[in-house]
Amino acid sequence: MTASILLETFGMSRRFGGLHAVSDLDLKVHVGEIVGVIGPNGAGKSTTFNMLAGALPPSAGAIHFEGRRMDGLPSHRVAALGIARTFQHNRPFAGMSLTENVMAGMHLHLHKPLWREIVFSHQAACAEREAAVRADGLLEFVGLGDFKKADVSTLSFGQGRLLEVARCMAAKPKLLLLDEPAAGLTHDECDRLCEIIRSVAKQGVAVLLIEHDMRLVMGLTERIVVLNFGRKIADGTPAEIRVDAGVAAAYLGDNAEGSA
Ligand SMILES: Nc1ncnc2c1ncn2[C@@H]1O[C@H](COP(=O)(O)OP(=O)(O)OP(=O)(O)O)[C@@H](O)[C@H]1O
Repeated sequence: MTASILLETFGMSRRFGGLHAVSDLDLKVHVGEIVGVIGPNGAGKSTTFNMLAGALPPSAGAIHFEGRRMDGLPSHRVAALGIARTFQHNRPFAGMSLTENVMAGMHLHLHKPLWREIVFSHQAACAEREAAVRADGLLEFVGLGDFKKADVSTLSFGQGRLLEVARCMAAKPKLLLLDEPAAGLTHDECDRLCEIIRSVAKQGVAVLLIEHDMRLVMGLTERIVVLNFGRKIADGTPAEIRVDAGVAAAYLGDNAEGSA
């Protein structure tokens, strides 16, 4: 791997009372890399994401982004650094069109002090028009170009997932955190999502995804990190993870073929 390190954690840990949800996690994500995070239920995947997104401070350890320490920053500051996330459940802004939903994801880049908005209202109007054009471009990119002016409530669940990705991309992230992006998608929607993720990575955006669908994880990612009881038990290529005895043992009792 020649790409430079974008995100790195050092001994990142999170306790909830006496429970060690994540212990001593060293994680690396390189620029433009697609990395999967898998593990049985309760392994610490969501807690890991919450720490990386600034939603939860680590109890111990450090998180570096582009070589600078960022643990302890609130989520809006983490987002401003270039980390965007989707959630397990779609969270569209109701009563708004798809274009407006994607524009809402640009607020980090559009935000200016109020006095500037008033004094430079012409500039603000131009910026808003440009934002709408870019939002529509992102909707085309995820295959929702035909629904730009539709109300979000008319979307299917799968289309809503794609809208979430477009909204994240609106913030021009360097790292995209996707929490179970394929959950609830049809086979075709899943394939479309994989294409979009690959093309996001080709633009230099790193993607870290939690996913229970093994077919998707094995086919899409370049590297997989496996957690069990809050600890990293494996870190390797899909081919390496597939034959790792420790990983197979962790999944014993689960249906390792179909779901994690
Ligand atoms: N806010 C919290 N308070 C107390 N315990 C928590 C909290 N959040 C998570 N946990 C516990 O931490 C452990 C790790 O949970 P986490 O949700 O990170 O696992 P996960 O791998 O994402 O699981 P799943 O695949 O089921 O979503 C679990 O034992 C969980 O019950």
